[in-house]
Amino acid sequence: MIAVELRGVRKSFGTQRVLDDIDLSVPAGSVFALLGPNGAGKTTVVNILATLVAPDSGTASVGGYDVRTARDSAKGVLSLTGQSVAVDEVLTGSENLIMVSRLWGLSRRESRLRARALLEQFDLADAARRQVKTYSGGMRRRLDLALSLIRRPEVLFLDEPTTGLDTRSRRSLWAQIRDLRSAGTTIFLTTQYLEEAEQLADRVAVLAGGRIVADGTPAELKSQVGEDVVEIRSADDELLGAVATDGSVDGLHRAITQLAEVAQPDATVSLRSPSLEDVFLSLTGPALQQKEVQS
Ligand SMILES: Nc1ncnc2c1ncn2[C@@H]1O[C@H](COP(=O)(O)OP(=O)(O)OP(=O)(O)O)[C@@H](O)[C@H]1O
Repeated sequence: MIAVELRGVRKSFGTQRVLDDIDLSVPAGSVFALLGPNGAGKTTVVNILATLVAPDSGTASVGGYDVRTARDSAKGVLSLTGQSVAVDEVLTGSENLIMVSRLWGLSRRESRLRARALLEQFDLADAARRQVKTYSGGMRRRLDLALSLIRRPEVLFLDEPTTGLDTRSRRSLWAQIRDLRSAGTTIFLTTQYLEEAEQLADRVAVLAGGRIVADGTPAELKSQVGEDVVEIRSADDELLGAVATDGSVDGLHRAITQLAEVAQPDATVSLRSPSLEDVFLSLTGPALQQKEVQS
């Protein structure tokens, strides 16, 4: 069964075309990651699917419901975690969860039980009675996710769920996402972190220039880049450049000749398997490659 589908979706803001003929489909029960550089249109895709923004043309559906012609049914099966969820800073974590549960029609008692269970699940029990304004970024993100799970959605949209989080909070959120998937929720996330996509996603699509420029499992995408990657690093381990190669002697020779242009006196060369990052850089253009070479 297909949980999320876009067919021929186009969207412009004024004269700026943001999405140009987007096709995507996500099987139920899987984790899908949409990758793209800043401003690629990832949030716009999520907003269209979450029924917040109408496409100019094409169709979009969630849980089999067309987001335009069956908007209420689509809204009934999805949840969106991100900036759009209003967390009341003055209320405690517990009060926020109870308030939203009441809004969804749960009884007072059910709301309290649901809030307690979610606070436990998201490692917020100790902070349950603190005002949200005292929460760290990671705690807010977890509360935000808990709020979007009050109803146990069929499809959960996570727009850059771990941006700005430290490694520990990020890993804890990844664990929660895996648990949700195991419980049967379809997860559609956007991310700028390739490791996140690699860790979580069954399928990945790369959005660039308003189009889907690659779509497949992380392994399929990596195999497009080549067998191996030769990289060159400075004495203090700064990446100076990387080139994909087929692993042949000739290929390696060519790669090293190319890398010699950015070599420094103490630089070292090594051979490694391709990462999703290599795929991303090879697809999203020279500006990013240049940035990577410099970073
Ligand atoms: N409501 C709007 N009105 C005008 N332009 C918009 C609107 N929403 C988005 N845009 C523009 O559309 C483009 C894509 O934005 P979007 O937020 O979808 O990208 P993104 O891939 O999510 O980027 P980021 O990773 O930076 O959040 C940007 O150039 C943005 O300025």
